[in-house]
Amino acid sequence: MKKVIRSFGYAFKGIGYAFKTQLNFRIHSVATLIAAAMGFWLRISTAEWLWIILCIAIVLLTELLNTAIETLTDLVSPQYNEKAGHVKDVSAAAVVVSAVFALIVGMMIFLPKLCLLFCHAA
Ligand SMILES: Nc1ncnc2c1ncn2[C@@H]1O[C@H](COP(=O)(O)OP(=O)(O)OP(=O)(O)O)[C@@H](O)[C@H]1O
Repeated sequence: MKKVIRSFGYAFKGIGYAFKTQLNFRIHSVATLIAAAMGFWLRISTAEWLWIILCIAIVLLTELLNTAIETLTDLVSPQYNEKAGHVKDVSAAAVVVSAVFALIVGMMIFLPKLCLLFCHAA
């Protein structure tokens, strides 16, 4: 049991490291809070919550993996190396793909509800 608790500690240390060192991770954390707040505010359905939670998980996961890959690349190739550059570029591309996916899903869920709300108010 102690080992499991220690593993969680390491995982939280990793999240802390990503949060401290990566501006993008902080931006995506704020976006997560905004999406969750909008979900409660606009009373989205259970199915919609599942999509939003999936998006949050995918974006934060890719951001964490990107941080790990970047850190490892800096460790094994501190000098300029074309392949190291490709590794970082591909890893960054994975984050962009997940963020675009999340943006599209977020727009499909929130935009019609926001439109309905503000069209009614106007
Ligand atoms: N060792 C290297 N060799 C070749 N190209 C590199 C190397 N390190 C970085 N690059 C290039 O510079 C780009 C930016 O690298 P950098 O490590 O600054 O990534 P970043 O996404 O800006 O990281 P951070 O979020 O930590 O600022 C990479 O995507 C890659 O194209």
